[in-house]
Amino acid sequence: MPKGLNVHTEIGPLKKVMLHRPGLDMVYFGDEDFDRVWFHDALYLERAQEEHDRFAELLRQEGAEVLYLEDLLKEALDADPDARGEFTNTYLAESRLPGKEYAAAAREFLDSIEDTGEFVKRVFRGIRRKEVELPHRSAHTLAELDATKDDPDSLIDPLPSSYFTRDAFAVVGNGVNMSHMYHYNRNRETLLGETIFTHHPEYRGVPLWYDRKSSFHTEGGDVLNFGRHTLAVGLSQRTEAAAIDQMAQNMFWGDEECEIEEILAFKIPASYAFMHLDTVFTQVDVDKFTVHPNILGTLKVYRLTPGATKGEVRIAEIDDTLEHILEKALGIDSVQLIECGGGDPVLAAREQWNDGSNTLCVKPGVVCVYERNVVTNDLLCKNGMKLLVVPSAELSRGRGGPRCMSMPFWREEI
Ligand SMILES: NC(=[NH2+])NCCC[C@H](N)C(=O)O
Repeated sequence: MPKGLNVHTEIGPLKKVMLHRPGLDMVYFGDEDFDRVWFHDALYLERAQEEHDRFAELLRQEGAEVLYLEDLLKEALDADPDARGEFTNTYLAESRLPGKEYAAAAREFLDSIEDTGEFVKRVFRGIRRKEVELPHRSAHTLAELDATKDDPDSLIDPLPSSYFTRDAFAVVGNGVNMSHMYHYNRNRETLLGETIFTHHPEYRGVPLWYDRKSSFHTEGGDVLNFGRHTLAVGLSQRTEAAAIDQMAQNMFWGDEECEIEEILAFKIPASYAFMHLDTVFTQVDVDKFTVHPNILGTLKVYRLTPGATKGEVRIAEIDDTLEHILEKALGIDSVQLIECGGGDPVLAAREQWNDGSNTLCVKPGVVCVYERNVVTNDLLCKNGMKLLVVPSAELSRGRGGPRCMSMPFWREEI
C-alpha cells in the first residue's frame, strides 16, 4: 500500500481506516461534567469496547486495514525528537488549567512518563487533581473558588468523544481538512491529528485545506466526498458558513494543488440531533443514499465554484430537488433516497437519534450499520444492500454511528 492518503468518494472500496477504541477517556467524569467534557452519557465501558472490537473486525473482514489513532499518535511522537515537547506545550495551553502552578504540576506529571505509549493514554484520559503534587494553598484562584461548573477533582479533562474519529479532521483527496471544533473540549482532538500530519513518517507533509487555528468552527462529520472534483459540506450546528468560505479559498486558490472544483454547502437545521450532515444523510451505493426525511422540507443548497479571477469564489443557491442536485453532483441519471425509519415521522426521529442514517459504506452496496435501527436496516436490505451489523447498545449513546466512528485514509477508486 502506498504512503499517504487517498479518498475521493464515500463508497470506494475501503482499504485503510482510522478508529479509536474507547478506553479510560470514557471513565473519569460524571453527569455534572457532561456539558464540560462534551459527552452526554455514562457508558458501560467493557461492553462498548466489545462492540467497538466487533466493528473493527467487520471492517477487517471486508479487506480494510484498521489503524488506531493512539498508535499513529505514538508513532508520530516517537518519529521526531522535538514532537513530544511541542505537543505537550499546545496540549497544556488548551487544557484550561487554572493558573501557572497547575500548568507546571501537570507538565511535571506528563514529563515524568517515559514510555510514549503511556503518555498517549494519559493524553486521552486526562489527569485527576489527586494524582499530582499541587501547589500550596495560596495558589488558589478565583476560578477555583467560584467553581460552580468545574469538577473540583479534574485537573485536565478527558477526551471521551475521541472515538468519533470522523470529526477532528476529514481526509479530502490526498490532503486533510483539519477541524476547529464547536466545543472547546473536543478541540484538543484536532491537535492529535495535526501532530500525525506534521510528524508521522507515513503521513507528514500532506496538504492541509483548513487550519485548526482558524476562528470559525467546522467538523469532519460535515464533510462528504462526492467525487474527485466535488465536495459536500454541511452548514450546520458544527460548521459555520465562514468556515466553508475559507475552505473554498484554500481549495480553489491556495498554494497547494487541490482537485476540488465545486463545493456544495447543504444547510441543515442547527440542532444537537442533526449536528452534522452525516447524521441526516450518507451514501450507501453509487446511486443510493439514506436520508432523514425530516430535513427534506428545509434543505437549502449553495454551490461554490472558483471565479474567473484569482481569489474569486462564485456562490449561487441551487433551486432544485435533492435528488436532482445529487444526480448532477455525481454525474448519474437517477438517485434513490432511502428514508430513515421508513419515512414514519416517529420511527424516523427515533432511529435518527440512534444514527439510523449514519452508515459507513465499505464498498458500493456494502454498509456498516447499527443493529438497533431495525426499521431502517430492513429497508436497506430490501433495497439490495449487504449490511455489516454493529452491536450498538453502548456505542450509540455517544450520539454517533459507524460513519462518525471511522476516518477513511485510503479508498480505491470506483
Ligand atoms: N460525525 C458525527 N456525527 N459525530 C458525532 C459526534 C458526537 C459527539 N457526542 C459530539 O457531540 O460531538
